[in-house]
Amino acid sequence: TNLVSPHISFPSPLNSLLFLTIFIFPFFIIKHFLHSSKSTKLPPGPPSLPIFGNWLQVGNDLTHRMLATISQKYGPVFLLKLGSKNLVVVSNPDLANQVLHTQGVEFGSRPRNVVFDIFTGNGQDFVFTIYGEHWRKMRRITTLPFFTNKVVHQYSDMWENEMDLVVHDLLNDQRVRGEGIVIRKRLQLMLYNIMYRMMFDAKFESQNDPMFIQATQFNSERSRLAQSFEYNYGDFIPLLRPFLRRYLNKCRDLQKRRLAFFNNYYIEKRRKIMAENGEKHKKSCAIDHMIDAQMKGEISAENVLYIVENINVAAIETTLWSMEWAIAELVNHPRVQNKIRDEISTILQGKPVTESNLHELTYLQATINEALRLHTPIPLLVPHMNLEEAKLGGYTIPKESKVIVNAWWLSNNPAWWKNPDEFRPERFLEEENGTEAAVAGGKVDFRYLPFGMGRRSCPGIILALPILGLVIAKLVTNFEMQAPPGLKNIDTTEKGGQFSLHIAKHSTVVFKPINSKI
Ligand code: HEM
Repeated sequence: TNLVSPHISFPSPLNSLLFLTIFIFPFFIIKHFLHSSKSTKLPPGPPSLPIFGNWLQVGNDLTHRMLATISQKYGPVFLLKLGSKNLVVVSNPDLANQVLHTQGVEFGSRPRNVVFDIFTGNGQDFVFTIYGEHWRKMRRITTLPFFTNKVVHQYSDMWENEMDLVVHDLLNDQRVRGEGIVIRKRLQLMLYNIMYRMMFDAKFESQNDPMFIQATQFNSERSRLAQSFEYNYGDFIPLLRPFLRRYLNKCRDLQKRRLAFFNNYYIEKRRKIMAENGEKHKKSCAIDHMIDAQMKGEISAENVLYIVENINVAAIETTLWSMEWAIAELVNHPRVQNKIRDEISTILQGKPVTESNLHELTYLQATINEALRLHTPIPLLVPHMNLEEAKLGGYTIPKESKVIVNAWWLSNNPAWWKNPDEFRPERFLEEENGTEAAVAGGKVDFRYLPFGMGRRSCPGIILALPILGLVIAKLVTNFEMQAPPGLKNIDTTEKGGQFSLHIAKHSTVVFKPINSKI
């Protein structure tokens, strides 16, 4: 007999729904479990649903802390499915070495998404482009005018000059000794001036300079739109992408106005100056070198523009977050402030701190290292990606996976660090020998990677470390930094986006002058 009566006929949508539930859905589930049981190949990870993957479980909370918690369950390399995308997270020094160094070429690309495609002109930039000829060119072209010791020596007087202006402003502002000020704002102006003088030989007059207001607004809006968790649904589930149209239009509109701002007010100005001086033009700032490379046909006008775009994104806020963290910890640890002062007076015997004697100040350096360890400003580095299927820790990594190194967890895991929650610069001078691996003849501690490591590591480290050292030295030698009246400590609660880790409430700090000599 016929089991299905020919007389019963379902309306057609219901029919398809039934068909889906009875045949297709179980197929997905069986396929899924078969997939998971092959976990000898794919890295382990929480079981995932069709279409959504693990997204409903992990939500948008893909922070360094959440990923550290997952790694405690699934191990040093695990896989999350975020809709249609694979996210591979690496959480031990040995595998970090694999991704960043040993297999640095295989994992040397960057994933982008619908939003980053807009902000990078589909990878015409330097930071988010795939590993290849274009990236090599961008890295080579930017090295000479930005990332050499010569550049550091050439500009360190200018950096100091901008820092002395900060000290000067703090000394002349009565509020600073009483209720205190939100120090971020003044340091932001200082860092914009440092970077814009290096790039364009241009600077902003004050925090009220309309050009400064415009530049900071453009950059912070770009960071907000790029770092937001709001667009993840359309990124993870391509079917939902049409709903992102408004968001993406907003990104496009901002990027258009922002690039025009850099181009019209800064790059074009340099082009004009260079054209006026003809063949004999002198290269007085980094962008002059870029324009020169363009005139020789080595790079395009877009390349020049995207280098400016990238420096605005990569150089300023990162260094500013690091300063805010270091200052907050120094306020909360007056003992460390005193020790830096003692070191400076013992070692330098009254000579001023300059870029050329920073290397003698080992405790100051340890303090900067400790701030970057505890509050890793880019806690998951900039994501890496493998263009082709690859092997890692005995597992297969599907091609075009987003590969993240949890640098924050590497430097805050109690398995490798004594009391990692404690802010204690001494650890870098006393007990820490680390789990060092030999790299290019030297030793690298793969537990400590605030600037990454290897091919895609931060080229800006050569500028950021002396800038941080000098600014902290100047503040500590001129002021006792304290919490505002009535407070014992500064609130160091953290706030993170998809990329960054910064202090949730910008600190108000009291600066009590100590017989200033500048
Ligand atoms: C304290 C300040 C800074 C921190 C913590 C920092 C951190 C980082 C990190 C973690 C990466 C990615 C590494 C990786 O993917 O493995 C990176 C990349 C990069 N950083 Fe920095 N950075 C800082 C300052 C700067 C400065 C001052 C500049 C430029 C003047 C800069 C320019 C870049 C560039 C161009 C890249 C991309 C390199 C590439 O993809 O090849 N950074 N940075």
